[in-house]
Amino acid sequence: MIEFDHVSKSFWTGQQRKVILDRASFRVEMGRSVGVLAPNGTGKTTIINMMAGLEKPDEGEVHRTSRVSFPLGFMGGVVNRNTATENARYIAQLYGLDPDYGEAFCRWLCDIKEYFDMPVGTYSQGMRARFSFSLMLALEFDIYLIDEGMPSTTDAGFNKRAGSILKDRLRDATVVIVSHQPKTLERFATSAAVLRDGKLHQFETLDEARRLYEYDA
Ligand SMILES: Nc1ncnc2c1ncn2[C@@H]1O[C@H](COP(=O)(O)OP(=O)(O)OP(=O)(O)O)[C@@H](O)[C@H]1O
Repeated sequence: MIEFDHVSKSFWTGQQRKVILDRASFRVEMGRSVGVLAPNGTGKTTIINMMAGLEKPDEGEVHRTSRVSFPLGFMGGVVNRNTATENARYIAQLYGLDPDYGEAFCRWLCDIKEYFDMPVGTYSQGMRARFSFSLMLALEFDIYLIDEGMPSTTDAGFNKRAGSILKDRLRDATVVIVSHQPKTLERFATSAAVLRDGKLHQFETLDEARRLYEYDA
């Protein structure tokens, strides 16, 4: 479970205070995947980063009682001058996973051929996206955090493989996915929330959330 207990978060831009959350309380229950709808630039990444523990609230508390992933696409733990092989093995070890398995899984899933043994700094954006998604799926989490849907890869084969592994994983795990588009949430979310005026309004269904979101828009 992830629980936001009266969480406030804002940024000072030098001219104004940009409020993301204002004493917001919100809960992600195990087995109930949530889609969060919010327009661009209003705080989707900040909220996902707070769920992951990468950013701290100004006030209030974020409680985690499950294994929560890093956000999909997060490359913070990846060293650019090292190869995907070295990165995959190192990160697998950090998470207590067999490095042979971690390497083999990522090599198979991202399918970037000889580039897997070249420094990550030489990768295209799509290759980086595929590698970071593979890393996330190699590790076992209770809750997976996804910012704006699937990675922006043009590789249809990868999207299909990764999408079906994630779907399979969700039989036991939960996903939190944030997007500005209701369509992006359809595949994975069973409930939804809308970020509005610094609060996260929770709904039983995506349709209910969509009504509030589209009314605002
Ligand atoms: N460290 C920071 N300092 C100042 N402002 C910040 C900081 N981090 C984020 N912001 C601002 O807070 C707002 C929300 O940022 P965030 O990246 O969470 O939004 P988002 O909804 O994910 O955006 P996008 O849809 O464009 O990816 C933006 O206006 C952003 O410029």
